[in-house]
Amino acid sequence: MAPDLKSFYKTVDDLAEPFIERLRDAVAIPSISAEDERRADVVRMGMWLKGQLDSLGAAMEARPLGAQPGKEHLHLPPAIIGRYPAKKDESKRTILVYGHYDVQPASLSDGWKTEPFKLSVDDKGRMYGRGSTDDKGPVLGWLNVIESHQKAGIDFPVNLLMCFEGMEEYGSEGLDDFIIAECKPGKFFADADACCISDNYWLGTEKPCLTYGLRGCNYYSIEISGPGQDLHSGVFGGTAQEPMTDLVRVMGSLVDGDGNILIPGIKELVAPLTKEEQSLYKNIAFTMDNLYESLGSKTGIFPDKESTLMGRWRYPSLSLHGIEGAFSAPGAKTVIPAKVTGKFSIRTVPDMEPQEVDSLVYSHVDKVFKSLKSKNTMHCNLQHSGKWWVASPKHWNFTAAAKAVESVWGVQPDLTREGGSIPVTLTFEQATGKNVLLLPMGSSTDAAHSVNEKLDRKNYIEGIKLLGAYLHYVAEEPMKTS
Ligand SMILES: C[C@H](N)C(=O)N[C@@H](Cc1c[nH]cn1)C(=O)O
Ligand SMILES: [Zn+2]
Ligand SMILES: [Zn+2]
Repeated sequence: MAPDLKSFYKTVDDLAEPFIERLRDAVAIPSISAEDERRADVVRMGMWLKGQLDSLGAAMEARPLGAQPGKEHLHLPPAIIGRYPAKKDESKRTILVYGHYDVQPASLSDGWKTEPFKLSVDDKGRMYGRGSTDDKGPVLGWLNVIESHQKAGIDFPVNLLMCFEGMEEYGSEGLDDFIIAECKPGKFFADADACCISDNYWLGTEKPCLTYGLRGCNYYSIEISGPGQDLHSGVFGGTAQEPMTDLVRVMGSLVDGDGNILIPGIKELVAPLTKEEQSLYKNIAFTMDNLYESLGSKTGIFPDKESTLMGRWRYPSLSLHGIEGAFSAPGAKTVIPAKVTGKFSIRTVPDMEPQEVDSLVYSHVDKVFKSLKSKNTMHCNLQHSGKWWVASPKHWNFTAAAKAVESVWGVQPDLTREGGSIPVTLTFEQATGKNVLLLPMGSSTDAAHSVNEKLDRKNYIEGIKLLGAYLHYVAEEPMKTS
């Protein structure tokens, strides 16, 4: 192993406690992008991140992204962008890294065992807290890499460009146009040679992976209203048409219990499975027990690994997320809600065009609602949309990352796709014209978006080494390859 890497790894181990404290400080800021009343916290989180990077000597900027579309009274949180070292070294490669500093909603009443915005480390080194794995741990990974180089007195191997956003969990509103503008000649991201995103997870708990594909996400709402206000079900039940009754019937028409999407035409948009692709699934280190461990149950749809991986990566899915306005508290309130809004999303895959999916959704929902012959009113809207992405892993960016995995974890990584979505991945690829790599830090049991989200101490500390080693191997890859 190169002496620089050896001393970098040792310094990361020596700084493990301060790095965990840095994560504790980040988790303590409830930067929930989906809750309007938390917008000030999202901005505070962005500015905290900028402050940390300022004090590490990076050249940072907080760029405003304007008003939030559809909620013009709210400002989008800033894009925190920067460069390290502050002055570009023309002899080195330039790597653009992206992450997000917003998180999903969380509250103790959802069933968390510990306070979601207080990092709680148990005796097995599991660090619980909202955003620990998605995506505050990986974002702080880059800061910790910088600090470890400084403390170890090692030359930083590349020019690092950074782009951290605060609306990823809400569809990355406002960021696409910003990235496209900043990738133009002479602008901030113009000189990137490749991109790296650490914002997804291993397939299991033991084997690291490099990821070259993501599903897209079209997120919809169906609003049904009728009565002028909520009603007493004893007085009005049986005499008023109820919005909730209509909504559950419309939502029930979207998908069946085995995950089959019931909207006509959706299946036909999916690229057929080729023999070559089919053969890839066999060799992936994944077992049904991995699935059951991360599900916390044995309620998977498929009996085998191949169908399960295909169901996650290469076929679309439709999930029902919730109903705004419905009675959901404990107890037995006898109310008829006057207006309810159902939320669902479709994870999209090659070759599904988001607009084609929209048309099929709208015409299906309209048809089903009309068939109810209800006097209520229905509106179906797209909340946000991000396209799927599949790239080639045959690139020096992936080769460098594979060497880093071998150096840190002592194994060759699996090449995987991911069922989740990171809407700006495709934007980075198209706007820079360069390769994008997904280099995950956390594992399959981290419960991102769920209750008791965590990041294992080992994944965090070794993950910092992984991100740093990746930059070192990037610097070693021959310059002549694209
Ligand atoms: C994979 C990434 N860490 C993530 O969680 N992405 C979100 C992004 C999102 C939110 N709405 C639509 N996309 C996800 O996959 O849900
Ligand atoms: Zn994320
Ligand atoms: Zn997320």
